[in-house]
Amino acid sequence: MREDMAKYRRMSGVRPQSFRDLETPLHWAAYDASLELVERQEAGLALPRLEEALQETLAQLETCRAGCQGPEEQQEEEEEEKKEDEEGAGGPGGLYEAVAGHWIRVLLCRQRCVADTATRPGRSHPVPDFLPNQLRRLHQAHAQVGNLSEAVENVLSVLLFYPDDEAAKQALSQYQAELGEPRPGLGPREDIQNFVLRSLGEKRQLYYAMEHLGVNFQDPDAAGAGARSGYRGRRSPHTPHEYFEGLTVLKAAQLARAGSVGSQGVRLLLEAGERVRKVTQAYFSPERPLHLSFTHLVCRSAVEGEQDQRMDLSHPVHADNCVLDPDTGECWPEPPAYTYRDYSGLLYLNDDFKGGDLFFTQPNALTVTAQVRPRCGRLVAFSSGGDNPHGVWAVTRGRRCALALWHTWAPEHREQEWTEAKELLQKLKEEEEEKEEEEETPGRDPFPEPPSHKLQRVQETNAEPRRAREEL
Ligand SMILES: O=C(O)CCC(=O)C(=O)O
Ligand SMILES: [Fe+2]
Repeated sequence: MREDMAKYRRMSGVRPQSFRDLETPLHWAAYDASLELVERQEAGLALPRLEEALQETLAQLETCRAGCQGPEEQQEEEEEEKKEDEEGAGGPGGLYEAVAGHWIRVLLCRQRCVADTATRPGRSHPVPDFLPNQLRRLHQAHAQVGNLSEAVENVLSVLLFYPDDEAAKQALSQYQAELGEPRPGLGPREDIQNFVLRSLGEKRQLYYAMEHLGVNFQDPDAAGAGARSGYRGRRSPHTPHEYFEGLTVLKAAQLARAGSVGSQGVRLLLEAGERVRKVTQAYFSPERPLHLSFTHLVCRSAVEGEQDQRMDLSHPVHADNCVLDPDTGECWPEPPAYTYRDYSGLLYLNDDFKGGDLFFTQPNALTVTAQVRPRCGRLVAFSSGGDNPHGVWAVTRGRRCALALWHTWAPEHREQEWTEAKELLQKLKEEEEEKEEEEETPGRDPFPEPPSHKLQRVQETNAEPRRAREEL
C-alpha cells in the first residue's frame, strides 16, 4: 500500500492536494488540525477548524446513535429471542419485557456513542472530556479574537457539562464584565444544549431501568461518586448539582446476603418501613388496610464547590400519583405517574446538611404553602394526589438521606420485593444460626445480643416471619 502511494505521488500531474484521506474520520482530522493551530497560538485560524471539529463530532455522534437500531442490534435481539424460545412459554419476558429490553439496549448503545466517538481509531480509550474540551478551546479562541458573545455562549455550554467548573465560571464573569451591559438573549449554544438535555433524558430512563428492572448501567459521568459511596452513586436525575444514591429493600437484603452490609441494618430498614405503614394507616385510613407499594432509601448529596448561586431544586415540584399541569392546576392520573399510590411517607434520617427542606405548594407549583425541615426520625405523610404538590429545595452542602415510602389501598400493587427481602433475611438468619451452633465454644459468644432495645424488638419480629408477612 505504502509503495503504491509513493508511486502515485511520483506520477506527473499528481499534487499533494490530490490525496484525500478516507481513513481518518472527519472529526479527528478537523480536531488534530485545530489543535495544531491552537498550539501555534493562531486563534483566528484555529476558530473555523475548532467549529468544524465540533460539528463533525456532533455529526459522528448522530451517525453512531443511528446505528444503535441497526443490524447488530437485530442480531443481538434475534439471539435473545432464540434463547427465550428455547426456554419455552414459561421463560422470562412477554411483549412488554421485549419492548422494554429493546429500548434499554438502544439507550445503552447511544450512551456508548460518546466514548466511541472520542476514541481515536486504533486506540482503546477515549480522549477524556472530548466535547467539553473542544468547547473550552472555542471560548478561549473567541475571547482572544474579541468575539465576546460567542465566548460567553461557548463557556456557558461548558457549564452545562460541569456546572461547578471554577475556571469556566471565572471566564464567564470576565467576559460578562468586558461585555458591559447584560445581554439577555445570550445562553449556551443550542446544539450543545439539545445534546446535553437529550443525554440527561436518556440517562434518566436508564436509571429508572436500573432501579426497577435490574438493568446494569454504569454512568460514565458518575464513576467517581460510585466509588465514593460504597454502593451506587450517580448524578441526580433532577439536577446536575447533586449526586443521588438509592437502595430498595431487596437490594439491601441482597447486599446483606453478600456480606457487603450488616443484616441488622437491613432488618432495621424493614422494621422502620412497617412502623411507618402502621402510623400512616392509623392516621389516614383506619378502616381500610394500606399496603406498602414501594420503599426506597434515597440520599442526595451536594457536589463539591460553590452552591450559593443555585436556582434549581433538588426535586422539582410534582404530585406523587398524577402528572401535575401547573398552568391549569390539573393533575392527570396517568403514566408515567404511579396512579395506584394513595399515601406518601418520608421518614428523614439525618439533618446534618444544608438546604433540602421539603415544601408544599398550591397547584400552580409556585406558591409555597408549607415547609418541613428534615430531622432524624421525623415522618411526613400526606395523600399522594394533586392536592399535595411538593418538591425539595436544593441540597447545598452534605448528604440528605430519607426513607421514601408509598402506600396503596390496592393489594395487587403491594411491594413484591418486600416479601423477597424478608425471605432472604430469614435465610440469612438461619445460616447465621447454623454457623453460630457450629462455632459455639464455652465462654465465648461470637454473636452478642444487640445493645439497643429497638434492635432486640427487630429480631423478635423477625423470629415470626409468617405473622409479619400476613400483616403486610
Ligand atoms: O425527599 C423528600 O423530602 C421528597 C421526595 C419526593 O417527593 C419523592 O421522592 O417523590
Ligand atoms: Fe414526591
